Amino acid sequence: MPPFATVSVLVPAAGQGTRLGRGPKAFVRVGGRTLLEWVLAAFAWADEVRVALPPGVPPPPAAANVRFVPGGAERQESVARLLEGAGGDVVLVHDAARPFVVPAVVDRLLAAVAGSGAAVPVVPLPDTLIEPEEGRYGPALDRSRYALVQTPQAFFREVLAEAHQLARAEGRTATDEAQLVRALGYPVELVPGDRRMFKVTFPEDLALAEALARVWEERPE
Ligand SMILES: Nc1ccn([C@@H]2O[C@H](COP(=O)(O)OP(=O)(O)OP(=O)(O)O)[C@@H](O)[C@H]2O)c(=O)n1
Ligand SMILES: C[C@](O)(CO)[C@H](O)COP(=O)(O)O
Repeated sequence: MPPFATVSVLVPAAGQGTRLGRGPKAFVRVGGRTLLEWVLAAFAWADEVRVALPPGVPPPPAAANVRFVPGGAERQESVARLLEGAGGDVVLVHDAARPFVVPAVVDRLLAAVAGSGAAVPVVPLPDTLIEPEEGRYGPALDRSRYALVQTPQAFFREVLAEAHQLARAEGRTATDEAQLVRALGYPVELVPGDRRMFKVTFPEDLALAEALARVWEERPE
């Protein structure tokens, strides 16, 4: 990892995983580990890892660089709480719902954020993209104009803190941090992501995660 900065990792892990229907998502197990354990192992190198848990859930055992805070009702609020008291020149915000962190993507993000102050990974859309019309096939969009956004997302900590403060003051919400930083007028650089960093969202994603977990220890690249 680059010597230029201290790096904190903020992990929103307070979601209820309602679409999986198995209790708080961070504690769902794949490959013998919880999703949160996969993420903590991936960021063992970080100066500090801060995790937002569902309120009332006891913190699990974790390494000395890990701190737990009570999460909020929405993801954005969980990240805001993680930012309070966070250190680090650079912060990476990473969903607990994405257990597989590809080191080469983290390297790309840290290289990019050093120059730009904000960088996120994206992957192309593999399928035809349409706007359905009342359950029927609607107009197809030019998928080459779109990208899917992943985490980790990397920011200078002070930029992200300002973006969160402004969003709160203006009552704005967003589904990720990059939107809040962009709203400051700050350019957010894109780097190539990796489809293995998918978000475990639907029940069938668990089978994919189990399959990937079987090879991940031997070949994380
Ligand atoms: N109040 C919340 C809601 C979500 N998250 C986190 O934000 C990430 C993305 O959320 P998502 O994948 O939607 O998780 P859930 O909200 O748990 O899932 P669902 O939407 O199916 O309930 C997850 O790591 C989740 O733990 C959070 O920290 N605090
Ligand atoms: C942050 C995120 O994972 C980027 O794709 C996504 O926006 C989280 O969305 P969710 O609705 O909270 O799952």
